[in-house]
Amino acid sequence: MAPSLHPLIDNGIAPGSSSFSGGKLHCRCASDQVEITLNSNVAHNHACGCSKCWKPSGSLFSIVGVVPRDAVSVTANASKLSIVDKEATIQRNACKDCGVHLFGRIEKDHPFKGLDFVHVELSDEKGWQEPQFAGFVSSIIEQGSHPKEMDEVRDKFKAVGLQTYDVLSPVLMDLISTFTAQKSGIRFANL
Ligand SMILES: N[C@@H](CCC(=O)N[C@@H](CS)C(=O)NCC(=O)O)C(=O)O
Ligand SMILES: [Zn+2]
Ligand SMILES: [Zn+2]
Repeated sequence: MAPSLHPLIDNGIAPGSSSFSGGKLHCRCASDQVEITLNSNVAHNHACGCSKCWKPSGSLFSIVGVVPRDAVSVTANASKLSIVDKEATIQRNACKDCGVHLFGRIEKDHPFKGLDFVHVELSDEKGWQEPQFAGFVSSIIEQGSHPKEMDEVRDKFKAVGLQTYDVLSPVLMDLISTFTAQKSGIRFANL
């Protein structure tokens, strides 16, 4: 059987709702779940093949999107949260008991500072923005996918309408480079 990319991708993508304005995420503990309340839909939702983003077991990709950090609050069992890697750019707050990542936050100077990274599959609500692209695709090789499987993986994303990139989408790469240029003193008119 072909490996699962992700349950939200494998059988085609269900569109989100433009009027949807947020909901709750829960970890996967049987009781005393960590609860996160999001007062916003996600943006730039995408499949990520990197080794650091949380993914459900059996899936090759994570689905991760961003929300303004002001729209994120921990509304139950905050004491179960722990940062996976304090040195990483994205400080991923995981449940100590079930291992699910509830939100990832950037504290250092970075183009995406102010945005938290979240996994909408941890919500029961419907309407979250659907995945827009697949990033860090080649990174799945670092976790054991065979290089010869990569055409099949990229073809599957294309079949459900998603472009694949080996880092991020052009829009996000441009944002990162614009930030870097501005830090080095370049000024752009009419951004
Ligand atoms: N090939 C590496 C890529 C890791 C990576 O750069 N991940 C991206 C996408 S989530 C990132 O922005 N990481 C920042 C971080 O993890 O803090 C891996 O798979 O571990
Ligand atoms: Zn948990
Ligand atoms: Zn990632």
